[in-house]
Amino acid sequence: EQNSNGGYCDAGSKTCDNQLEVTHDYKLIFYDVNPPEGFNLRRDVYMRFAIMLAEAKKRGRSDWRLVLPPWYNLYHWRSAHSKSDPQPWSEFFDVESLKSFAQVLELNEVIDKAAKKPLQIDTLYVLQNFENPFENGVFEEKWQLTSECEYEGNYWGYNNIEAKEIVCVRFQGKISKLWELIYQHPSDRKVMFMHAEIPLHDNYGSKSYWDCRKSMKYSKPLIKTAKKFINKKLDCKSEQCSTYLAIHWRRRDFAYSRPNDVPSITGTVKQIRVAVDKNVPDVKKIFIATDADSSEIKELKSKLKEEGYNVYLYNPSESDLKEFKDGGVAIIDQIICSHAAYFIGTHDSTFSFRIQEEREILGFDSNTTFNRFCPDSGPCEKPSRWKVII
Ligand SMILES: C[C@@H]1O[C@H](OP(=O)(O)OP(=O)(O)OC[C@H]2O[C@@H](n3cnc4c(=O)[nH]c(N)nc43)[C@H](O)[C@@H]2O)[C@@H](O)[C@H](O)[C@@H]1O
Repeated sequence: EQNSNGGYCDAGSKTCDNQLEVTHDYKLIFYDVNPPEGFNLRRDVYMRFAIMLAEAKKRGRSDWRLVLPPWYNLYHWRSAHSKSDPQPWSEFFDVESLKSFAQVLELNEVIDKAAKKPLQIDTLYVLQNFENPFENGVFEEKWQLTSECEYEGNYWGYNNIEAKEIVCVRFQGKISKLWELIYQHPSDRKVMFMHAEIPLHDNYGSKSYWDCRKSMKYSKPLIKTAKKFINKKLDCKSEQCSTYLAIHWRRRDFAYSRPNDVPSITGTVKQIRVAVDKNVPDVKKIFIATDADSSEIKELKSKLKEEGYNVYLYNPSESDLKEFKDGGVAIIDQIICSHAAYFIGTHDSTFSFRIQEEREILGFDSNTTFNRFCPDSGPCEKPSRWKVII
């Protein structure tokens, strides 16, 4: 029987035992990502699935919905506030806007965490890489069933989700190739992919890519808080600010595992000085987004101040941190970087990539966007320019 919620039971509803209706027309795709991966890589994985569904819909296959995997215990989230319950996408994104691009549902629209009746996934595909992706010297798109795989799924802390069948698959290639797997079991109505980071974009940087990316608007409270900071501290009321330069200074694992990609603190200051003098000579304000520890931040700040700059970081109040948690604070940092007159990011960081995309959407000159910190010495490859397609 259909309920008023488009076929789904409201969380907490008794009549449906807090479980989705079985009589509805939709089939569901769930997915999850390798646990150590961070927020911004996960955003990219979402886009691959959302585009896969949107493209299928264009070809008349509109019976599938994508279930958004909640944000749960991310490795980079260190504050106590982020160690709690799985967080829905609505805490970070405007989910109505996501829905305008692809047919997506939050997990809590599908099942309540406290529901007694379990939700059964028909087939759980545990993806893994081929041992040698370039067998015979070529990267061929392919998949192969295997008898073994490591399966570490915890379903985001939901004890009431289970899989009827687990299938281990070696996979390489574009995400649309997953349909081949899905249609191996034509009667399945709920499928799930673990290690969903393995399938690649069909067309990275295409028009669909950008349409999807544009639909990933941030949630209103995050935008409001970032805008307030930009307005009050950085003296800017417009979308494209001229008053500050922003950096994304990725440290921690990047600083120790990629010494050939990131500069020293002194090198960072020198590069900021050169960038300001050459591109935005009137700018006196520097905004820093970083995951660095407090001693590194202190040193960078004091060196920049010696150079005559005013330095700003978004340091959330205890109540902001409680409300936005680590994920929201990071997005506020990203929004602030997105509006800066000039941006310098960290090589190969997906956190920086998402800022660059946002700046493309906002219409900045690409020269102000695709800039990176270089190591103190040695080669420094220029960032790829992924320009927005309207
Ligand atoms: C080497 C790889 O790098 C990948 O990181 P990378 O692409 O930078 O970017 P992310 O995948 O987002 O992971 C980095 C995480 O660190 C925090 N973080 C990094 N920079 C900032 C910042 O400027 N401000 C704030 N507030 N938080 C920051 C934030 O939680 C972010 O999601 C990871 O996904 C992989 O797990 C792996 O570590």
